[in-house]
Amino acid sequence: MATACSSSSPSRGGGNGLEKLPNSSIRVLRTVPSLRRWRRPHTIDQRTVALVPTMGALHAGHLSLIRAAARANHHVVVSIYVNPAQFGVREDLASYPVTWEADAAALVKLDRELADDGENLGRISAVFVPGTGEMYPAGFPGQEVGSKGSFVTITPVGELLEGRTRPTFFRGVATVCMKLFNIVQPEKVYFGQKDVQQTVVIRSLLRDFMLPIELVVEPTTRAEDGLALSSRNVYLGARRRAVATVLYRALRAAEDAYKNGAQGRMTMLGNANSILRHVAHEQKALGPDKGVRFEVDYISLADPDTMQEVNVVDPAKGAILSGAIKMLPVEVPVVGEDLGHDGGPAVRLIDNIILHPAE
Ligand SMILES: Nc1ncnc2c1ncn2[C@@H]1O[C@H](COP(=O)(O)OP(=O)(O)OP(=O)(O)O)[C@@H](O)[C@H]1O
Ligand SMILES: CC(C)(CO)[C@@H](O)C(=O)[O-]
Ligand code: BAL
Repeated sequence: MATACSSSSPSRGGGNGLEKLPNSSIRVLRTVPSLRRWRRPHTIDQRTVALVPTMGALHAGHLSLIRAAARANHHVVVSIYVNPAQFGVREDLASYPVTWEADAAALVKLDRELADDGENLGRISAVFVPGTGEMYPAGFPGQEVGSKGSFVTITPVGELLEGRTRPTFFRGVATVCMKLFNIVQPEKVYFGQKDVQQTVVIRSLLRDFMLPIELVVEPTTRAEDGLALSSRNVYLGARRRAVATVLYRALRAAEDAYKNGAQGRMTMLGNANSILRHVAHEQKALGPDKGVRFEVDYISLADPDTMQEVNVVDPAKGAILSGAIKMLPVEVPVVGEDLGHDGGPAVRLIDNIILHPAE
């Protein structure tokens, strides 16, 4: 698992498709033609191919998606591409953690485990690491809301919640995923529950553009204290990391209300908001050299198919509790304090819990 950040990136090989990760049979494919050449025989042999799209900085959450993909498919392709189109102009594209060496080592280690475990249908066959010239052959269209180019937009779901704060985010995600799906032509794609709205966007994309691909959503992998693993957690530093579970605790309080029979938004979200308020108050009382500040972006109770807000949970459908908070930079660092990757900028954390339909 990647823990450190470095600015290293996959070295540019010849792109002939013959390169492999050291001491493994995992091919490193950097171009669309090399991926297509690798893919062709598997169609003829009727071997299934799964795709796990990532932006690298791999952690145990990513590895759980790859494990699930290897269990049920002959070949797993992992893509690693930090897609600029899904970052807003003021977002963290420049500092996004890039940990190619650690990612490569994690893939090789996992592939060995998969080989030793007789329960798997397949293994990691290839890692696709395209550059932006490869992914945007007409030239990168830009990160601005008004950028012109060939985009896939999925609305209204892509405009809600995450999309409200990050107006180009789901356009970037849907566009790059459409490209990846067309390049790899997987039978199945694996995504994490952690980015729940992203899974709703991808489900719509597959349905609305008639792509013959099955979406598999794997549960959120969490640290022992409940924090959802996320590549961006490296920005937190120790002080903010200790408080970062507040979002999950708030969502759990709302879930507890549901489990105890509540179905209304006011009760559930009221419980979540009172945890957030209480922790914010506690942190403020600690003072600027010990406390942590965060802003609540949203706490939502939404329909699982559309992500539209609901007032009452339909017991036949269930609902999604989700939220986003922005952990603000440490106000007064103490001497020698570990502030996190890139000096500990503001970090947006998201999380969610599924409220399953009543049985
Ligand atoms: N904790 C997790 N558990 C399960 N899946 C996860 C987890 N974190 C990320 N994923 C999934 O891995 C895939 C690739 O995600 P990505 O590379 O953006 O990692 P990330 O940790 O979500 O990064 P970021 O911090 O930028 O949001 C997505 O489908 C995402 O939902
Ligand atoms: C799906 C994805 C790889 C597209 O860039 C990204 O949004 C992510 O990592 O969740
Ligand atoms: N995991 C979603 C990628 C992003 O936030 O940009």
